[in-house]
Amino acid sequence: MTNRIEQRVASLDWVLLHQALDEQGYAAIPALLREEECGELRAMYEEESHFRTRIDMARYRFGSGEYKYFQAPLPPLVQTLRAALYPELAVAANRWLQCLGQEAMYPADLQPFLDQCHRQEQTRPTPLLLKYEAGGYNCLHQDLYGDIHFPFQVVIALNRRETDYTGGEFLLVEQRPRAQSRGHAVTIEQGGALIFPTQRRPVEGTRGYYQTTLRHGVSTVTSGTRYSLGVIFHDAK
Ligand SMILES: O=C(O)CCC(=O)C(=O)O
Ligand SMILES: [Fe+2]
Repeated sequence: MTNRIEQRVASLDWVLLHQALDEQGYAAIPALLREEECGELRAMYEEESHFRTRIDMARYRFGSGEYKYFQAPLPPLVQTLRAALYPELAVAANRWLQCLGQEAMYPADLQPFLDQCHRQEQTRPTPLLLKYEAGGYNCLHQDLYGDIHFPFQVVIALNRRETDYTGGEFLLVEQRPRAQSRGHAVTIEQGGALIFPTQRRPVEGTRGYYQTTLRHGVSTVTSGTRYSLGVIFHDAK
């Protein structure tokens, strides 16, 4: 089953996805996970043995809801997704560096990148499951856990919008230099994924590229329970 995830990722229209990333900073992948895989991940939420840390978001004023970071070794489904999505995103990450006149620095595969994280004492896995009940939300934030951060991350919706929950749109706010911020509200269907920038992105201006700063969050869940999987590629200190 996990092998088929690799095939699914490989057979995506990456030309189109790269174009969306370059033009708008984010890209949607509809139906990446099957219904039963989403169910499997939701069920994991209740099994404490999968996780290293549980965060009550209200306690830190991060929002309202909770999330749990997986512990190593990651469940095969999560590990496979993280490793399968990384290589194309590393191509985009290196291209973005080159837009800014910087050298490509992201290794072609996930493991050498994680080795770099581990040498900088970023050794704790960062993929996480999030759960929001009615009234839950996630304040705008960035997920940086040390000096090394991969420029993209991916979120996957694990249950059905409008059926299992209402509200709870994914939010992306882009702060442009010396200008007002622009917000994007993105709805993700169950099993769908969204690739978005962790911290910044290059935008082509009239005199070359400039960078915008991005933060993401989730709007209030107005009813039901919303589950999601966050795939962050850099490990944490
Ligand atoms: O629940 C979501 O859609 C957003 C989760 C999030 O903040 C993340 O994946 O980093
Ligand atoms: Fe996040």
